[in-house]
Amino acid sequence: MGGTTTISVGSDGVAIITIINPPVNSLSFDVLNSLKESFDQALQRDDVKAIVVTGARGKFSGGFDISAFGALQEGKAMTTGLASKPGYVSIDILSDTMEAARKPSVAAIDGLALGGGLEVAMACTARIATSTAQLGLPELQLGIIPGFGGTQRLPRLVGLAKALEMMLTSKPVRGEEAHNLGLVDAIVSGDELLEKARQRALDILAYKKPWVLSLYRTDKIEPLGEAREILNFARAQARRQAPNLQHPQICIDVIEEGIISGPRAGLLKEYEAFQVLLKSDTCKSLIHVFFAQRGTTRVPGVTDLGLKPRQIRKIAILGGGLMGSGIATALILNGYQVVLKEVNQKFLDAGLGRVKANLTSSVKKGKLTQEKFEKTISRLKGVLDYESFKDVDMVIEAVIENVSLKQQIFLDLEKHCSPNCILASNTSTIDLDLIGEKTKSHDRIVGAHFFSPAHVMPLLEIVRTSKTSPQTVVDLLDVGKKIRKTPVVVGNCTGFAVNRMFFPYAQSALLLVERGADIYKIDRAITKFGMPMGPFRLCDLAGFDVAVASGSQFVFNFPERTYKSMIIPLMQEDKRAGETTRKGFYLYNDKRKASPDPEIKMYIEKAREISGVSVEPKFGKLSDKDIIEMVFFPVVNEACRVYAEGIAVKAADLDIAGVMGMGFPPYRGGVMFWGDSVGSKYIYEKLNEWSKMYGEFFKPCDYLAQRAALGAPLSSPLDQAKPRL
Ligand SMILES: C[C@H](O)CC(=O)SCCNC(=O)CCNC(=O)[C@H](O)C(C)(C)COP(=O)(O)OP(=O)(O)OC[C@H]1O[C@@H](n2cnc3c(N)ncnc32)[C@H](O)[C@@H]1OP(=O)(O)O
Repeated sequence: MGGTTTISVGSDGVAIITIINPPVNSLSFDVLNSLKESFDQALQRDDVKAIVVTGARGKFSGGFDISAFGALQEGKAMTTGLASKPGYVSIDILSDTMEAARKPSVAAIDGLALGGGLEVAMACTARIATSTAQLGLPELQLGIIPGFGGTQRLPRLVGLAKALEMMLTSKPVRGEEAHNLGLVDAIVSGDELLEKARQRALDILAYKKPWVLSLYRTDKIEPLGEAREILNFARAQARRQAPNLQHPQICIDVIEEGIISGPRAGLLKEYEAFQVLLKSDTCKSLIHVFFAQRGTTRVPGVTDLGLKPRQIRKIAILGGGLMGSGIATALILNGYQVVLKEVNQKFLDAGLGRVKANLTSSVKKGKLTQEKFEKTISRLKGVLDYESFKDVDMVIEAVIENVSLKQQIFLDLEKHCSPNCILASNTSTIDLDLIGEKTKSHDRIVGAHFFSPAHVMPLLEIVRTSKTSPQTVVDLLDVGKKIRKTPVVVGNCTGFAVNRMFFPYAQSALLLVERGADIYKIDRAITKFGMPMGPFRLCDLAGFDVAVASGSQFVFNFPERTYKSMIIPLMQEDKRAGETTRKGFYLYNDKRKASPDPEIKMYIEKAREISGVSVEPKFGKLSDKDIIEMVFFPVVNEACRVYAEGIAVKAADLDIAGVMGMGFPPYRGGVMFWGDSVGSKYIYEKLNEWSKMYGEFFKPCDYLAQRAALGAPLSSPLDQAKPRL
């Protein structure tokens, strides 16, 4: 809670009401009540003729206070008296106090006007913004719908189609676009924002500018028949894109109610829907992800030591393959000078070509101007030797997953780089202590594990060994922030956090198939659950060589819980290696469209013979729920091990690693959060039962067993295990 508004009245008779609640001027109930009081005061005072609403420190408002959601979801009364009246904020404050006032009000918008922030601005008589302001209704991203009248006012200001797009995608628009759309009435510079807003308010009062209430505008709304077509189209699109989510459909219903029965009825329906959605599992999961994502940069023993990041200007990358070129793209796009090293001219040209192709694709999509393209590509230099490594601040090694090659490279780097240079490896599985074994630079060796394509995927797994210095981690966190990645700092082990969780995902799927389950049915069930693709389609995409290379690390390090299926090696013998060879678990046509391949049966049968496993009829009849449990409970089990070993400091970090690194559906909150929603006891019992029938692979770990015995959540803070960070 907390926060307030202030009111100051100028000699021109304009009252400036300022929202103050750092860091983003969120609308807590204290702020909302204070906003009403300030408005009431301005309306009563004879020396006030008109009102301007703005936010302190260049930010209008980031919306309703998300940290208050938890208490509201638990049904704890955050509101008393009048404030608990249905629709109190959207009807009593925004509509009947602000919008219906007999004195005009102008929203002066700089920085953010998101969610409830934009809803407050839309309840003003007019809006003036800077060109850099960001205006949007991102509520759907949190599993709710706009709750302060946004579903009713936005369509009336920008038209139905655009309003639907803004709400369903949760994407904000910049000031200029908002002006073109009619969402704001004028664009001015930050310096003159308040002055122009005051003037606008006085002009409205003097009838020099129109005095129009957003809620009752009709000029932008299509006639009913056309409106219904647009709404139905949006419904179908939302159903296709988010088949598991209810709230986009509810948002459309609420908008429709306003169009059919009038905006006041729309406001009431909005209020009722908001109350229900707020308590939904989807909302709880998405709010968890929102805060968990912001919490990943808080690493005890690292970010609480008062260390400042050192300046990193020039970064060298070893290896111009898919990963190296993607990392180079991300770095040069965000202002870093990059030296890309390859072993011969042919590979170097190919690597530089990949970076160029990445940028060209952004130009084609209109995300990058030609001018910015030239500037960006000029930051990249290709080399064949270590000559220019002497003044780089960081090296990121991104060569193939081969331990001895990496060991040699780190020895070379020690010779050619400055003693302060950070030595990072993009390995996805190999223990960093092994990679740096032959060097004396253990304090500056760190993992910088990007996900492919590195210039697109949002996660950066930062791997810290017991000897990596906190300064090195702080420096890498800063680079991560500058290239707009969400970092998750984890301890060192085979596979780190993401691949440790990924490993059982593919393994259990193979186990199910050997026992008689259908490959394509598994992929369908997993996709329905919300993963971007099933384990088999993913294996094809990554390529079998990658799957086998990283898989072998697990077989070697965790033999007791590895399910050794021969399906993939058998397919490799026939030169089937996934999508690149157009044949894997699926067949691929020219357009990379995947279709099931009946020949797969042959490999499965051979693999069964080798492992001595026989088909069990019940595996052919597994329901989607069975498949999801048999694939994801081992993932939860492994996440528990990772947490108990102290590889992750917080369970929430594993949730973010799963959501951003594996594509685990954010509306299920992440692997540990989802595990808790299912219940530790249930997961334990199931795994225990399967381990007796199908072997060690399913055996629940000690941590899971303990939590189940205590009936405690998996994600509660660790008490007994020592974090490794
Ligand atoms: C009834 C209404 O219709 C319902 C609503 O309004 S729901 C809220 C709608 N608003 C939103 O969804 C906006 C959510 N916030 C954001 O997208 C981003 O935080 C932002 C674009 C505002 C700022 O981004 P950025 O500058 O990168 O800073 P970011 O680290 O995300 O946030 C800064 C801090 O503000 C907090 N914060 C941001 N928005 C907040 C909000 N609406 N309520 C409470 N805290 C908020 C963050 O948790 C973070 O706190 P921390 O420093 O303690 O971790």
